[in-house]
Amino acid sequence: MTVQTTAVTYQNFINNQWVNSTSEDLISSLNPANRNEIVGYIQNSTEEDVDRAVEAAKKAKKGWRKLSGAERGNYLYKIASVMEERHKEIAETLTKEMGKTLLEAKGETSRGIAILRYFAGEGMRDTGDVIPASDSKALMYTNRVPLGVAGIITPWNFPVAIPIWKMAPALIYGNTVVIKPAQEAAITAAKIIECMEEAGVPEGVVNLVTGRGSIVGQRIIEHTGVNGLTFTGSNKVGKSVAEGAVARGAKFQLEMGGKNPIIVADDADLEQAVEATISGGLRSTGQKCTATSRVIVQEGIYEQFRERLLERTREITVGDGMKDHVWMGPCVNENQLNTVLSYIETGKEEGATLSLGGERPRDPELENGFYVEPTIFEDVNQDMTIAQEEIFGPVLALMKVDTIEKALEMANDVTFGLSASIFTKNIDNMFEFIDEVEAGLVRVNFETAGVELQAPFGGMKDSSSGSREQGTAAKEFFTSIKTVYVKP
Ligand SMILES: NC(=O)C1=CN([C@@H]2O[C@H](COP(=O)(O)OP(=O)(O)OC[C@H]3O[C@@H](n4cnc5c(N)ncnc54)[C@H](O)[C@@H]3O)[C@@H](O)[C@H]2O)C=CC1
Ligand SMILES: O=C(O)CCC(=O)C(=O)O
Repeated sequence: MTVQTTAVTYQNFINNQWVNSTSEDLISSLNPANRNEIVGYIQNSTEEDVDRAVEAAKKAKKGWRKLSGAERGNYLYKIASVMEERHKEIAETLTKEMGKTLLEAKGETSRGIAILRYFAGEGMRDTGDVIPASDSKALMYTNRVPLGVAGIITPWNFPVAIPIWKMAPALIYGNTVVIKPAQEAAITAAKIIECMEEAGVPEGVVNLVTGRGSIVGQRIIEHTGVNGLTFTGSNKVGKSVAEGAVARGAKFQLEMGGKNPIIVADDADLEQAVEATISGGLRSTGQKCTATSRVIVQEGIYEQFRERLLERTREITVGDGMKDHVWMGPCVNENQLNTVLSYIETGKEEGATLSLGGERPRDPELENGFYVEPTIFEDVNQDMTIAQEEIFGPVLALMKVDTIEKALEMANDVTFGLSASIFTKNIDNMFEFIDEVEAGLVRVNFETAGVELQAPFGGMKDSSSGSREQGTAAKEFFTSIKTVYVKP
C-alpha cells in the first residue's frame, strides 16, 4: 500500500518563479526507509525547461556581477539565517528523502549553513594582485572575474552540503546558477532554493531544474549559454561531462569516486583505528566518495583488530534514520541496494571470506526499505573486484600485510586517489605515507571521510579532474583572471 503522507509537488524555480515543467509530468520521490511512502513529487523536466533556466541566468548575469562582493555576501548571510530557522525541516526532509540518520542530516544542514557564511566572507577578500609593470608609470594588476552561468549537477549522497559548496562560491564570485540536483534528493534541494528566495536573491540568479540526468543534466552539459560545469557523481557520468565540456570549450570540474584505504600499522592505537574504520566506512551506509573501503592491516595487530572490528560492527543498529536509536539507515534506492548486493555476491564468488553481514536484514519491520547489513570481508586480495571498484555501500574489505611498504603499495594499486588514512605512532611511517600515498586527502590517525569546508577538497587519478573544491581553491574554478595594464 502506498502512503502519500505529504505528497507535496515541488516545481522548478526559473527566474524567481516556481513553475511546472513543460512536460507536465512528475517523478515521485520515495523514502528509502519505506518504499511505500512518497515524500513528494518533483518535475520531470525537459530540455526546454533547461533552456528557459539558462536564459534567465544569462539575463541576470550582468546585474549580479555588478554588485559588490560585500552585497553578494549579504545575500549569502541572509540565506544562511533563513536556513538556520528552517534547520529542523531541512534535516528531516534530507533523512526522509535520502535515508541517512537524522543526526547526520542535522550535522550536514549545519555544515551547509557554515559553508554559506564562509563564502559570504569571501565577498570582502582580495580578488587579485598588483604586479610591477616594466614601465614605471603603468599600473598592472590582476582581477578575478566570474565565468558567467555556472551549470551545477549534484549527487544524492550529500543533498545539502554538495549543492551549497558549489552554489555558494559560484554566487559570491559573481556567477549565476542553473542547478540540477539528483532526483533522489531534489526536494531537499528545492528547500534550499526556497531559502534563497526568502532571502531575496534577485531574479534569475539561481535557477533549479529537476528531473533525469540523461535529459536535464545532458542539456546543461551541451548548452552553449553555460560557461562552467561542476559535477559530483559517478565516473561514468563524469566522463561524459568532461567530453561535453571539452567539445564546446567550457570550463569544467569533476569530483567522482574513491576506493579509500586505511592502513593500520602494528603500533596503531587499536580502539582509535577500529572506531575510525567503522565511522569512515559505514556512516551514511558507506555512501560517501571518501568512505573507507579497503582496510589494510599489518599482521602483528591483525587478529586483535579483526576481533574488535567484528564486535563493534555487530553492535550497529540498522533502520529508519528518523529513529533515535538507529546508527545506519538504508541505501538510497533499490538500484543502489542491488549494486551493493551484487558486489557482495562477486566478493564471495571470487574467494573472499564473508565474515559478517552480506544480506538484507531479516527484521520484518525493515522489509520495505532498501536495507543491507554492515558487511565485512576477509582474505581479500588486490585482484578482486571488491578491492578495485567503488561499491558505495557498507562493505569493508580486510587485507593482511607484513610490512608498511607493502601496505602502501596496495593502497596505491587502484585507479582512484581520493582519500587515504594511516593509523600509526611511528613518525617515519607517517611521513613516508604522507609522501607516497596517491590521494588528494591524506589523514594520519584520522578517518578517511569528512572534509573541512575551509580546505581544498579533491582527488588524484580517476577521482577528480585534478581541480579542487571548497576553501580558497573554489575561486580557481569559479573565476577567470583578467590581467589589466593601465597607462595614464
Ligand atoms: N562521488 C560521489 O560523491 C558519488 C558517487 N556516486 C557513484 O555513482 C554510482 C551511481 O550513482 P548515481 O546516482 O547513478 O550517480 P550519477 O553519476 O548517475 O548521478 C550524479 C548526478 O548526475 C546526473 N546524471 C546522470 N546521468 C547524467 C547524464 N547522462 N548527463 C548529465 N547528468 C547526469 C544525475 O541525475 C545526478 O544529478 C554510485 O554507486 C557511486 O559509486 C554516486 C553519487 C555520488
Ligand atoms: O566526506 C565528506 O564529508 C564529503 C564526501 C563527499 O564529498 C562525497 O561523498 O561526495
